[in-house]
Amino acid sequence: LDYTARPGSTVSGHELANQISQELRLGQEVEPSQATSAQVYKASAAVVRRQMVEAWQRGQSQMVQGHTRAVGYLSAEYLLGKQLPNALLNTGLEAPFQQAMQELGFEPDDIFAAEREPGLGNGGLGRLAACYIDSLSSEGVPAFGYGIRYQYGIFEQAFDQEGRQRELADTWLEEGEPWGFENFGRARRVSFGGSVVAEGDRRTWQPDWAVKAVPVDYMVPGYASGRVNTLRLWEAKAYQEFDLATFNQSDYIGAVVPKVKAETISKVLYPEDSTPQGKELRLEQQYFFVAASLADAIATFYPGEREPDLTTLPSKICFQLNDTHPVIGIPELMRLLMDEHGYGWDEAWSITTRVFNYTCHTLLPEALEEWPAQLIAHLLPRHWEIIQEIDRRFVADLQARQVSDEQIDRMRIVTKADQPKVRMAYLATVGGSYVNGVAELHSQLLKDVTLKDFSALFPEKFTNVTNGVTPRRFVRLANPRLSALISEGLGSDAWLSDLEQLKGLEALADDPSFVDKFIEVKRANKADFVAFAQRKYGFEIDPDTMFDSMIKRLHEYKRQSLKILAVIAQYAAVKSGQVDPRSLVPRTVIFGAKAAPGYAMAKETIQLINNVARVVNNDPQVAGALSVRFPWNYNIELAEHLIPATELDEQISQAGKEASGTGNMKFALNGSLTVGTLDGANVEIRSRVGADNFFLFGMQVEDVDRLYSEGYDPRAYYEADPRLKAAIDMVASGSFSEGERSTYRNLVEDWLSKDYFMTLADFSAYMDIQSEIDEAYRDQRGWARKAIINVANSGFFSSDRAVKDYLERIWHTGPQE
Ligand SMILES: CCc1ccc([C@H](C)CC(=O)N[C@@H]2O[C@H](CO)[C@@H](O)[C@H](O)[C@H]2O)cc1
Repeated sequence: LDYTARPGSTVSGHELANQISQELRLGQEVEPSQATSAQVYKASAAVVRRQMVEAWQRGQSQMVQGHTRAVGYLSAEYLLGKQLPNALLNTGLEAPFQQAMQELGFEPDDIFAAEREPGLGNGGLGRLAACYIDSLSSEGVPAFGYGIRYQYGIFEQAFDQEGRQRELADTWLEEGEPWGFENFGRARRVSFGGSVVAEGDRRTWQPDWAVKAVPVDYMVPGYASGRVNTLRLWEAKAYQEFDLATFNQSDYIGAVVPKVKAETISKVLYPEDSTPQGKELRLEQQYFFVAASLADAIATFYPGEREPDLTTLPSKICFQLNDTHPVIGIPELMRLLMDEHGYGWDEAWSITTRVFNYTCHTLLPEALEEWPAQLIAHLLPRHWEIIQEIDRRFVADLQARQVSDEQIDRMRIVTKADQPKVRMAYLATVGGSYVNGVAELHSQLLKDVTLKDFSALFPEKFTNVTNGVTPRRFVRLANPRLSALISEGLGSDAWLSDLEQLKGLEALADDPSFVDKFIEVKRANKADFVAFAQRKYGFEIDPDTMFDSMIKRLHEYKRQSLKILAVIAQYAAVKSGQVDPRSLVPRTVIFGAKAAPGYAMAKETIQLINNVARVVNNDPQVAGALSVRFPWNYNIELAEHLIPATELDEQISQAGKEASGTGNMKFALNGSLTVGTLDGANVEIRSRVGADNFFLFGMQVEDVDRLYSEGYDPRAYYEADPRLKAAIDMVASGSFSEGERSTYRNLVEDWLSKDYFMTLADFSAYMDIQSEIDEAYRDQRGWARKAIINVANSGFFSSDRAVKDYLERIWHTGPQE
């Protein structure tokens, strides 16, 4: 990688100050001395962007002229986080920017604070996409990220008086944003509806409405690679913006209906991250960005060609389908190849299956999208025809392989039912080259359970690529103190592009002065978080407590309920006098979690956590020993502040439910110890950091399966463990709802009757491991040693490594030659 080509490496602080001043004067007509932080932020972003243009254009032309297969990452979500700090780091402009701000008399943190976080994603899947485009650029790979520029991202979460979640629109664009460039010249027409007519032996789609897809381009600078790729996010616009005739008939609303209708497609992100709502608008969103992206890619690699030879397409680009959300792309490419470029079925199919690959990010059956065939037929009649033909040929192939009718019915892409459904995960598996899970256990369960029939017949398609996270944002930027200590310990900062070099820290785990410095780093990070939490949430957090964090989307399989029941049990033990609060290891339990607006049980859990916090934090009997904090509106910024300060990370999902997790990786890399089950990537984290440096508890997948098959009676566990009984009785009795016994009735009833994710069955083991954790924490140097070993052995969880796995196993390409 050519490090010297860092776009910003030649600009001085003084030069940068001049450019920013110019931008303020000419771009925003304000004198630097009069400028607000928001104005300086915008000017800085514009200047940094300009620094990247040359490398960007070089990368674009190399990609088109070169012979290196590019990667197209198709994702309905990108959880990008704030852009300015990352752009400064990757372009080598951090120090010049600090100097420039000093020269202009501004506090860099005030400028960073002015940026609105682009929340164009829900959780793990969206953040992973953001980490992967950072690593693709950092590894010098020619790539496009394709997605949707939602006008409103993930909702802003607020808590009302009762501690209930309230959702507010995410107005991240209300003052515009400086990073996206509306590239009108590359707008695409995306059609919907209508019908299909036969013209000779050809099928022609005659849609009855269309929208304009306008690409908003974001530069994606690599870290010290000199490569700048494109994140192309599509926004929907009307062809006929304003109907003057209707307006003149004083039907003012009617005049803008076409505009509103069209723009609705990219208006807002669907806030679900597990259960698809199956809404038509969601399918419109999926087809909208995928159709625009495929047309754009063909135009990019065959510029101006009327009859492009698309048999070469697989050598030019391959597309990664980020879960089932972009899978409509498979029939769309078939349509483009056959109907618009005249290829026959077989040739079109051969091209299509060599272009697409599918990553599955879940194990929850309900999260696998199944679109009603009627809906697809209505919105995309030609695609419905093609899907039926794909399925017909697939079934014929299975019959030719002597597969039983019963198994064929299980494998059909289109279900045999009076209301047939299109199983998008099956379409992705049949219509692409590779299928991968996101952690070894997940990929194994995909082969053994979720896609069992397919892996039996097409074993060569199935592989694994364990998730990763970018060390630039989640170590270097989030935790500069630890980064400096690591570079000191390793003698260089090369680890930032080669994270497995962290292994070199293992020896320092027994070096008392290094351990001292490590403890000091964590202590200072905790102090920072205390100040941040006071400033942003008004929380008074005691830094001399163990910071015990659980930050992730609220979902029953992630078992935030297990954590809060353990807190309540601890509290009950003190209230009943069984436990002397002074004997406890002082703890601050910190939650961060948004619930999908329609997910009632998740929202009731949020209300319970907030009210347990209210009661516990105001009870002098446990003051200093136990407190619960639930900062609202958990987002990337909160994660970046809390992860470096955390000492214990909660990864307590029911075994076999969390596909991978990526928060677990971020915490381990920042020197937290993990308490967790053998689920998702926890398995690989534990095997790399060592069993002594990981707090394992709970049932494993096979135990869970056995309990399901034997019949699970949660009440038996309630009866068997008095700690659990006390905790649930406290909830049921109204202790956290001012005596109102009905407030958490749904939760309590579910725990004692269903408890599908077996929170009660794992409760005792969880309580026991928490006592072990308390003991371990009393030995601060021992704890720090374990934490250092976690950091040293977590280099594998870099998204650079994950991207290299995809390059080797699935994309079969590499850095731009
Ligand atoms: C259609 C509704 C919907 C929306 C999003 C999703 C995502 C697949 C949910 C998600 O974010 N999954 C998470 O993906 C991470 C990245 O691979 C994993 O680390 C998490 O374990 C997984 O829950 C499913 C269903």
